[in-house]
Amino acid sequence: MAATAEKKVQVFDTEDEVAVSLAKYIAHLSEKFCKQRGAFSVVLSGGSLIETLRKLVEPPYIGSVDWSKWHVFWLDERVVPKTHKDSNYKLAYDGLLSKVPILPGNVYAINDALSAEGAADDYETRLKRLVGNTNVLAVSASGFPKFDLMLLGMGPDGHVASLFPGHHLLRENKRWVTFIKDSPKPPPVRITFTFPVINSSAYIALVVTGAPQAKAVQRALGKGQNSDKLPVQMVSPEGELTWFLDRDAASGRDKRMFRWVSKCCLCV
Ligand SMILES: O=C1O[C@H](COP(=O)(O)O)[C@@H](O)[C@H](O)[C@H]1O
Repeated sequence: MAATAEKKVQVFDTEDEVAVSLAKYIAHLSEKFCKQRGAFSVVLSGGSLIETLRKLVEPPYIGSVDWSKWHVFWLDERVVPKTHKDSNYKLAYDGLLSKVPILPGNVYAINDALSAEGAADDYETRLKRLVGNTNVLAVSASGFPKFDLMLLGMGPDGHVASLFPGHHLLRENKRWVTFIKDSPKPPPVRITFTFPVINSSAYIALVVTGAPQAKAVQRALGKGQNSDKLPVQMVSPEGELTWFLDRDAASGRDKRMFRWVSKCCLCV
């Protein structure tokens, strides 16, 4: 694993190997924070990430992770009922939450009975109640919530959460949670963390697999200077950022930058 001041990049031959390594990484951080603070705050994305979490619900992790100490949040959510096929909560429930003994009171889904504005305000208010006066959420020096781990996916256009290229929400620097009604990716109405919250995280895993993402990965990790940054290029946490890529997602990269070591390709 190669590390620079701001990020580590791991490239694996297949998505399955990404899933194996990601589960080990998450289990390690869970043990670290549960020992340190008696709680582990994890923020989920939707999309393809949930499928890549599948190894967490298999041995050894299904039995070794202290799920009772997990507190689960969402980076973004579509403003639809929690039972709707487009719901990130439903995706996580079906793929993870229904398979592990996380306490229902420690799962912080949005209030799906509210409007986009109301749901964003409600989520932000609930987060503010958890910061400082509990061991669930720390607070960063800038006053934003400091989650232990955020698990980010990335779309082919370089969007993360529901923060899309060229959108004015990329510049939101006061609110913790905001809303969008014109998402270029359906469904149009969503709520999302803002970049000050994303970048206050102690750890961020950026999990990107598949060839459609290769151009955005190349732009994000390449040496080129672009005036208009993609949202994924704005992910720059105070803590540690680790990219988990498969070969297809990294396929746009300069081959000389890779040296295959066993099954894990490292940037050198
Ligand atoms: O719409 C969304 O897209 C992103 C990326 O999804 P992916 O399937 O391309 O990985 C996802 O991270 C976000 O949570 C979701 O709302």
